[in-house]
Amino acid sequence: MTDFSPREIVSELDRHIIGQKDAKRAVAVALRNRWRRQQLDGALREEVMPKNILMIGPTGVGKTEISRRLARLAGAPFIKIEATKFTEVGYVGRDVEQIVRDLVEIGIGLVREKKREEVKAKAHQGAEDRVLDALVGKTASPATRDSFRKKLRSGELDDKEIDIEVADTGNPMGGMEIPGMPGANIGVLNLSEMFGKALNRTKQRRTSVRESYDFLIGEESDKLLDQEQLVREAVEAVENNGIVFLDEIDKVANKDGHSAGVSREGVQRDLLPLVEGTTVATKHGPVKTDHILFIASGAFHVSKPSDLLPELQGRLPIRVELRALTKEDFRRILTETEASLIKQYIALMKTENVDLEITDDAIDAIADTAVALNGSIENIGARRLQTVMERVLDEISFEAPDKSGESYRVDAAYVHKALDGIAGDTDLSRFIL
Ligand SMILES: Nc1ncnc2c1ncn2[C@@H]1O[C@H](COP(=O)(O)OP(=O)(O)OP(=O)(O)O)[C@@H](O)[C@H]1O
Repeated sequence: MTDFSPREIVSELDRHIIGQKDAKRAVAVALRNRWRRQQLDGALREEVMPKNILMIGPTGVGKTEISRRLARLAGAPFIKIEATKFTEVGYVGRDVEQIVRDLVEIGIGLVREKKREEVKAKAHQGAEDRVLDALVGKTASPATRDSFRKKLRSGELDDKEIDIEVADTGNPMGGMEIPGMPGANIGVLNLSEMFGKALNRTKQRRTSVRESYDFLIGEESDKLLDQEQLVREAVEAVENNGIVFLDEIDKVANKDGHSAGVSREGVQRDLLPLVEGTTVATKHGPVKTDHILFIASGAFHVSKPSDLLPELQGRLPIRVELRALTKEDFRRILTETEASLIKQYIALMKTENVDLEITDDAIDAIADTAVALNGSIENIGARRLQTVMERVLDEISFEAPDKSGESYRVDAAYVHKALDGIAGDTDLSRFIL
């Protein structure tokens, strides 16, 4: 949970996302409201429901990115799911609850990561002892152990192969479905974890000293963590801070549309209890969805928000529009965002000891091409920049290892040379760009 003010949240989001001010403001307020709710006491706190958000805008303009960054900022469990997934053949109503079960697993992962960090030093010590056991045996004299410990720490033994006993979490019974409960083998009971831990099964694993540390530190920290406490905290994090991003909500909006599977309205009816607040049974116990923040999103080209079930409309009271991106936005996305594609490519080439310079007019040309392609083929928003950049830098990426110590300058002429043959040919660009 972060205590950033809405203004601070927006400015954090500004580091990664260009424009889309309204959407940033809306999510910033939603996040701040959660903090406000936490400051309230018992009874009133339970009454304050999140104001869920409906993001309306074409594909690839930052809807998911804003939500994901917000979740990261808040350290909140986050899941993205396509509403249309539930119209597919083979899905039954209850399956929407799987969203919450998955979110709990994500929450557990987050909390575990955080707690592992807290016990890292101790876990490292435990891992080192186990590597030493594997190297010199448990019965070696303290002097021998010490001398190996020194070598180990200096990195001399990094490439040595050792056999390590690790917990075996493979499922001894294979993937067994429970009849009448689709998905129950993974969703409700995790047999492999149950058996692996309960029977303390272990297996030998051969690995290098260097690689062994990763999973040994993981295992050692898990030993130091109180699993029950961890799960409790994760469930709490999901209930109070969880964010569910429901994409393509517009595609389940019109009423008469029956696909081969579940009807669209059926999906809305299934989703409704989750959004309104219900209790979902998970293998970690019941989880209340009342305070989970739902961000629904869609282009609404064909249907309109008013085509959604009235109850669902009521549960998505905050509407924000995200606008299509312009050439200037593309330029800024390429240059101003914190981990922009340009910065990424330059850094990647640096690992090959190759200096990459991308001039301003090259960036202009890339942005121009991206806009043109979005207009002529299909508008995929900022995602177009990825395919275009990849194409422009294709040759350099391939050659870089042979050009250590050299430098490349990508200017507008270079961009045109790389793209013009393809971008001018609509059929060809459909496949390549
Ligand atoms: N305004 C923006 N600023 C910076 N990057 C952006 C922006 N819009 C999109 N991007 C980048 O484009 C990619 C796709 O964006 P995103 O996943 O947010 O699309 P979306 O709007 O959620 O579309 P969809 O509904 O299809 O999922 C991401 O890699 C994201 O970083």
